[in-house]
Amino acid sequence: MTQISNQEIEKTLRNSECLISSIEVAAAYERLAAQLNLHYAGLNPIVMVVMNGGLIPAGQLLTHLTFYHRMHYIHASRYRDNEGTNELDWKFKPDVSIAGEYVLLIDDIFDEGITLKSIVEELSKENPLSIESCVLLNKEHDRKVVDFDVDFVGINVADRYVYGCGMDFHGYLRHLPGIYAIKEDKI
Ligand SMILES: O=P(O)(O)OC[C@H]1O[C@H](OP(=O)(O)OP(=O)(O)O)[C@H](O)[C@@H]1O
Ligand code: HPA
Repeated sequence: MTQISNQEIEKTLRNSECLISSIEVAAAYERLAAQLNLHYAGLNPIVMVVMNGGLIPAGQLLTHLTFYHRMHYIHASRYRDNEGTNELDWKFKPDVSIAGEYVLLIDDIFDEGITLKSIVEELSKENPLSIESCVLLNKEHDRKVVDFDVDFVGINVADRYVYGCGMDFHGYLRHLPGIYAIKEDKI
């Protein structure tokens, strides 16, 4: 992961606009958690964080969950340095058995859907009782994978490269509590 100077990052921020405020994001976490609390009540699932992007949405969501769950993570990456490839790079496969378990994946964004579809296909081979996925953002466009959809969505977002809330700009800015994009006239 290449370092970018603080000045460059500050320039990026000056050229950015907020698409979804931290207040809207916080409300989306609460709505999502309410849906998950109904759906998983009593089911005692494994919550599987999709690293890296899922870290912040999961951290925020988990504090609102009322059902008992165990937490684990999976690390599979499709994009490197913001350039998409169609191959998933498996960095860490879960080392716990998910056979006979309810599994909930948490990620930051459902973009083309390649990442979550591949993860669900791979984990399904281990015969979980169910495997469902939850994202903070769904990007609206018609380039989605076929025969797969995400189960729980916080907010729909425009078809732009976005960052904040777990999503990175060249490895940075995942920590921003709102959702940002470079202004169209600065790209
Ligand atoms: O729906 P898709 O088109 O597959 O894109 C979404 C995936 O891309 C991002 O991960 P990335 O591979 O960039 O790794 P990261 O989580 O480390 O940022 C994001 O966190 C999702 O996992
Ligand atoms: O818009 C995005 N931003 C950050 N990471 C991503 N991974 C897929 N789409 C995006």
